[in-house]
Amino acid sequence: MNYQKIFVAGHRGMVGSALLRQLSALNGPQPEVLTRTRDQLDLCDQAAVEDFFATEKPDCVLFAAAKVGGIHANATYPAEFGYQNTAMAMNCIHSAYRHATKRFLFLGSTCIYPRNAPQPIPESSLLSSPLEQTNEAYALAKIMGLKLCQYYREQYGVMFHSAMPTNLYGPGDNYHPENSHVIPGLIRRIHEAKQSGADSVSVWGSGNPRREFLYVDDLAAAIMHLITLSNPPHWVNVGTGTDLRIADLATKIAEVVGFEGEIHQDTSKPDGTPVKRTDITLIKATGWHPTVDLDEGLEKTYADFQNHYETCSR
Ligand SMILES: NC(=O)C1=CN([C@@H]2O[C@H](COP(=O)(O)OP(=O)(O)OC[C@H]3O[C@@H](n4cnc5c(N)ncnc54)[C@H](OP(=O)(O)O)[C@@H]3O)[C@@H](O)[C@H]2O)C=CC1
Ligand SMILES: C[C@H]1O[C@H](OP(=O)(O)OP(=O)(O)OC[C@H]2O[C@@H](n3cnc4c(=O)[nH]c(N)nc43)[C@H](O)[C@@H]2O)[C@@H](O)[C@@H](O)C1=O
Repeated sequence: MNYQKIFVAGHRGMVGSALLRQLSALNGPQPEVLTRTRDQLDLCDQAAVEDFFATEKPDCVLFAAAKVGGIHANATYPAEFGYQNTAMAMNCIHSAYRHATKRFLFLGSTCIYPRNAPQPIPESSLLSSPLEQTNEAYALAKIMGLKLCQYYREQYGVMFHSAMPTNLYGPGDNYHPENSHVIPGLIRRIHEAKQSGADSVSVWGSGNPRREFLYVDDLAAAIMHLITLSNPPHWVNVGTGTDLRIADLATKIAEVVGFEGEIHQDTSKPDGTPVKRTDITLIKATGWHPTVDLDEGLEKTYADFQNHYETCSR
């Protein structure tokens, strides 16, 4: 590892804590790992961020802080998703540039791609047609972040670049009943249905949308790999390249949880993007590939959920 001082922004989140696991398992000289909670350093506060970078001068930033949520949260709070994600990205990228950070890895999301992007989605489809409405604010903030990294790299020669993960899941996820993503949302709802002896459980939407899911430790390994590349792509998809219907995901989760009741679709809830499967040709060509399949990942995730049931919603 060529870095002396790595700032993991968002270290208490699902991705940030997976990055800490990767960093603590490194062989050889250990870099100093800087962390700050939101209470210690609000990344939306430009002056505080500038002061932090001026004082600490991290040579590498892994940017896993964001306002994050599933389809309901994104559609309900677009002002917060747009403002906070834009502010955090702008403040950190600019201060990193000002204080000579050598490497900045920005995390976006595959929701940056158009709603009707070609499948599997190539990186080149960015900005080729309109976005999905349910997460437009978040997607626009993420697009500005990845583009700003590109602009600083092209104009000033700094090594700022981005990764676009598909939908993630794993230990440390947010299991809030409404604001979470589909895997933690369904794990919780189906677990509680089993516990209460309910004979049915609801799944949002028509069940027809297709999604791709990456286990968070695979993403963390991809990030550690990307920051070793001397000429990484400006942005690169990180996923598995395989997807499934939400209705089939719900059946899988019910099997993992051991719920034998009926599963019905609540069509009053939105479907969002009909399909978003990533083309992972580019990242595979650099030498990374996913290692945890969905069945194994769901088993591990459900075990983690059961261990943290009291404290797993934010
Ligand atoms: N989860 C997913 O399915 C996907 C996530 N991503 C991206 O991956 C990254 C990490 O996501 P994930 O780990 O799931 O998110 P989490 O919600 O688990 O974690 C987000 C982290 O960001 C921190 N944070 C939020 N706002 C601020 C702020 N104003 N100042 C300082 N810190 C802040 C939180 O800090 P604190 O703990 O102190 O509150 C938290 O640790 C994000 O960029 C997200 O967009 C991309 C694709 C899919
Ligand atoms: C990662 C990505 O995540 C968000 O986009 P999304 O892919 O639509 O995320 P989602 O996980 O919330 O939903 C996936 C699908 O699943 C269905 N669904 C069924 N039942 C539940 C349920 O119980 N909870 C949720 N959340 N969805 C459910 C839901 O109706 C939808 O059809 C972005 O806003 C943005 O944050 C982003 O980048």
